[in-house]
Amino acid sequence: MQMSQAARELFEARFDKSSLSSFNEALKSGVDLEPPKLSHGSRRFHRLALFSGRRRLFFFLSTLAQIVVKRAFATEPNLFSLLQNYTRSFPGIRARISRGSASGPITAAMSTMCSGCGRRMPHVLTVAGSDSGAGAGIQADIKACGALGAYCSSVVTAVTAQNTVGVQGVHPIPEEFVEEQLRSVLEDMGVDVVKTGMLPSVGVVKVLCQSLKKFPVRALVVDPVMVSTSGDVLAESSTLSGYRDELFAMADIVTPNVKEASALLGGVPLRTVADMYSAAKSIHNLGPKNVLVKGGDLPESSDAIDIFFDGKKYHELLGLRVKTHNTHGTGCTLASCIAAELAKGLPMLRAVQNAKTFVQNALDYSKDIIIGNGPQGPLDHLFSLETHSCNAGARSFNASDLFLYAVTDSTMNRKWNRSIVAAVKASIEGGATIIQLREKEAETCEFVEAATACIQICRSSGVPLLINDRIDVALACDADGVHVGQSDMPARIARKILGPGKIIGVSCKTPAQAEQAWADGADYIGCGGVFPTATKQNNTTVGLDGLKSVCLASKLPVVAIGGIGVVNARSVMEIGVPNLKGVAVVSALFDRECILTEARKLRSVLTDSVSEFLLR
Ligand SMILES: Cc1ncc(COP(=O)(O)OP(=O)(O)O)c(N)n1
Ligand SMILES: Cc1nc(C(=O)O)sc1CCOP(=O)(O)O
Repeated sequence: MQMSQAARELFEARFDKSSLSSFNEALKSGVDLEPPKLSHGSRRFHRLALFSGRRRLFFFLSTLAQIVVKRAFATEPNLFSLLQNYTRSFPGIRARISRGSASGPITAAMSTMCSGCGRRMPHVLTVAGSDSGAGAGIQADIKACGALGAYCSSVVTAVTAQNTVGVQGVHPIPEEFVEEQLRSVLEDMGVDVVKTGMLPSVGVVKVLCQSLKKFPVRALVVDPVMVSTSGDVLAESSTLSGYRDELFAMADIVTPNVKEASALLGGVPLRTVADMYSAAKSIHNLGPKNVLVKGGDLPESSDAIDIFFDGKKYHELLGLRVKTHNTHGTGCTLASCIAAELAKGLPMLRAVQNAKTFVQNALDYSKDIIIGNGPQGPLDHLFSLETHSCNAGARSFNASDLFLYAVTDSTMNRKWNRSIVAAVKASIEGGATIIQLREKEAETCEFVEAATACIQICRSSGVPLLINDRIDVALACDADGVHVGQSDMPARIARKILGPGKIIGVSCKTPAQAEQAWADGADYIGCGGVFPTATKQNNTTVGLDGLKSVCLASKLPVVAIGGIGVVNARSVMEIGVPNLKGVAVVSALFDRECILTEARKLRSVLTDSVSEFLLR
């Protein structure tokens, strides 16, 4: 192997912290390298072994490790980034092998085994154009990812002069400099998912494909941006061939709107939902694993219908159409949200559904904001900071806690001769994820006493405990929150009394009530009765359809309630709306001989139905 004198000096020296960074530098500048020497690292490793009393085993392992690492470096020049990408797939495993942060491959490899050494953030890299108006492009991507809890790095492919009126100018970044940015981020920063937006030329598409081959990531989300919402062209027509010939084959999902889908398919008109189905199939034939054809621009559609196709099954994803002019950047935002959810580890369909929910909520929240004088304003991606600013510093409510919601009933406990405390204990042991004390007949003093005892059990199991209706009891026992009905204390006032740190749930039977609950600062809604129930007198049944329409309208997570048990819980979860997070039950647990057994059965039905849904 040929090697420059400088490079030889670098790598024949000890293989320590500085040499590792220099090694990366040399890799970057394309120097042809010999496999690095591992003497320092291995000596240190042997010293460790002396203290362990298992010297021979360690000696053997370290020698073996040297051989393996030497070979690997000899055959794979991008080992650092590959190792980074590989280890990233496993939560809790962290490989600090970025430049200047490790003292050699053995210590680096050892540190990959060190769980809990630090906190990794899900990381999306957006490769897109800058929008000076910040409604779309890189700026939208960064805000959307941030709102969903992902770190977002950026490779700028073009700088646009743009506002709410349109695009006044485009300044493409030279391909070599796009490549340099890609290398800087991909080589060092532990990217999970790459999301693409404006790729102004076929040359940039090629550079991206080459970089992704060198530095593989977990997923690639391609938003095939061709024309801005204002109708301005953002990519050369030759970019289409770059997408079709190379990039799509590497993509985990491609997210065209109907105009882009039409352009990708040589101009076939897309006018109906049936056209979207066949476009999804044709685009899938171009190579991506999944396709989402977005129907927002379809003429005369009252709902926002998107078609998701995974190569086997189609899913019609419904959303309510929000009446607003502030739609600039929704495509970028949706694709970035999908990328963020994938980076967090969600499966594809779930990531798409969550992304749709986010965009719908952002559109709804931003429908009246005024930024700029043009026909298409931006979204406020960070709306959740504002809507929950009254909740700043609050105990963060985790919507997944709604999965198996056990609601107690004093009459049933009396019937089975059990204390509230015993009932709560058994339901938690069986897998309940949140408890509500619904003690309609209890005396206040008795209720506070029982609630105080239950709080201790719940805290020690990490299960939140809420009180039905009685804000005074919740305050007295420092419960985690309350659940209120439509005729109880309004959630807005409950929030004022309880402050930002408590969970508030509200019963809702209609989309309007769900909207009000959100505006009042609630954390979740309970929707029912899904089926007829004997537990609550004169309760109106909304059915699965009613539940679905409330879920679609709700910006809050939803738990279904009313007549739900082991036999029908699956049918509830299978309505397949992403913000339906679980079921709340009373008699299916508490009007049974063994609460623990029933809770286990129900939990397993829920787990099965959710995992089957996700696998579909
Ligand atoms: C999770 C959940 N959802 C709905 C209800 C019903 O509450 P409410 O309307 O206040 O009726 P009562 O429980 O007071 O009869 C609930 N308790 N929990
Ligand atoms: C408390 C309650 N609220 C309902 C609503 O529709 O809001 S239905 C209901 C009773 C649910 O009990 P079971 O699980 O035994 O059917």
